Amino acid sequence: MNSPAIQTCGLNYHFGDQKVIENLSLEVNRGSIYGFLGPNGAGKTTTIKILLNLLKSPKDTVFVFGRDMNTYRTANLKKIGALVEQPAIYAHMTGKENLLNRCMLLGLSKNKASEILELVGLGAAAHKKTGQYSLGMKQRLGIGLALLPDPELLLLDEPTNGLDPNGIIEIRSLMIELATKHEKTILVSSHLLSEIEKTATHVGIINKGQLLFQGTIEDLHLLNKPVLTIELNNTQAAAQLLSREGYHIEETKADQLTLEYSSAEQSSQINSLLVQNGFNVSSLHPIRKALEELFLDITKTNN
Ligand SMILES: Nc1ncnc2c1ncn2[C@@H]1O[C@H](COP(=O)(O)OP(=O)(O)OP(=O)(O)O)[C@@H](O)[C@H]1O
Repeated sequence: MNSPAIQTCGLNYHFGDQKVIENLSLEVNRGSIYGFLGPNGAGKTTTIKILLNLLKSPKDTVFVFGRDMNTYRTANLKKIGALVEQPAIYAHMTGKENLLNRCMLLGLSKNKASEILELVGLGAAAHKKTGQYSLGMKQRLGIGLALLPDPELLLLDEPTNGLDPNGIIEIRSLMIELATKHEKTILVSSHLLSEIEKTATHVGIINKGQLLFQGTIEDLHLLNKPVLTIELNNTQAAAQLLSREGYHIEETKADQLTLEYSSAEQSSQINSLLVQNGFNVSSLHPIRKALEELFLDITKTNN
């Protein structure tokens, strides 16, 4: 049986009168790093809390490795490690003591603490009090705590929030190592595509609780079609002419037009058409939007 690590089927969730999750159907394949993206308040944390059964969902709407969360709650939760909001770390203890303490609570061998410290890159800081850890070190220790019982699935809610570029890179490489060498499936939320674009194999984009895109990073790149910007005079009249000729105008400014673009040949046809009709074309530039801009465009579609 190769059911997805996570599947939600038309999931809805309300806080009082406010509908925060609407008909959400996520599919997170085993072994993937799934970037769960959306602006602030989109519903990411709520979804993660539902996946952890911290918030209740109706029967047969949330499945973990093919098993319904309501029927198999305990078995499902054993397979999940999570870092949601601040990691629960004792500041007066060292990193190793924090892990040993958790090992004791979970009835795990003490050796596991040293193994995890190495895995999350905290071997050298094992005996330092965590009150003196940087934010990035605390996040890595939080991930380490989540990894102790060796879960198959990791849910990380904005683990790079507030980290400096180095801290972000460290979390990124840790996620890649966990997925590739340790066969973990990871769902990681973020409000910035750029933070997980290099790490994620798949992306789900939500806004206002609705899933607006789900697919591989390659699928997302395919959506990112280039556009042609043309600097010229009398843009309104030029836009009308090009529309009549079947071109799709995206934006008309006082001195610049932006339109869909498919080939260099097409750009010279457009240039000839404009020049033949008396427009003064000063430049034509094909440009591809940054992926982050595409993400913003997608989230605008249900605003
Ligand atoms: N306990 C709660 N009671 C009432 N409303 C809530 C509660 N928790 C979240 N919400 C609302 O639900 C919506 C989704 O919030 P959620 O925290 O899931 O978003 P998010 O995508 O994780 O955003 P952020 O990146 O800001 O954490 C928001 O409108 C939020 O105000």
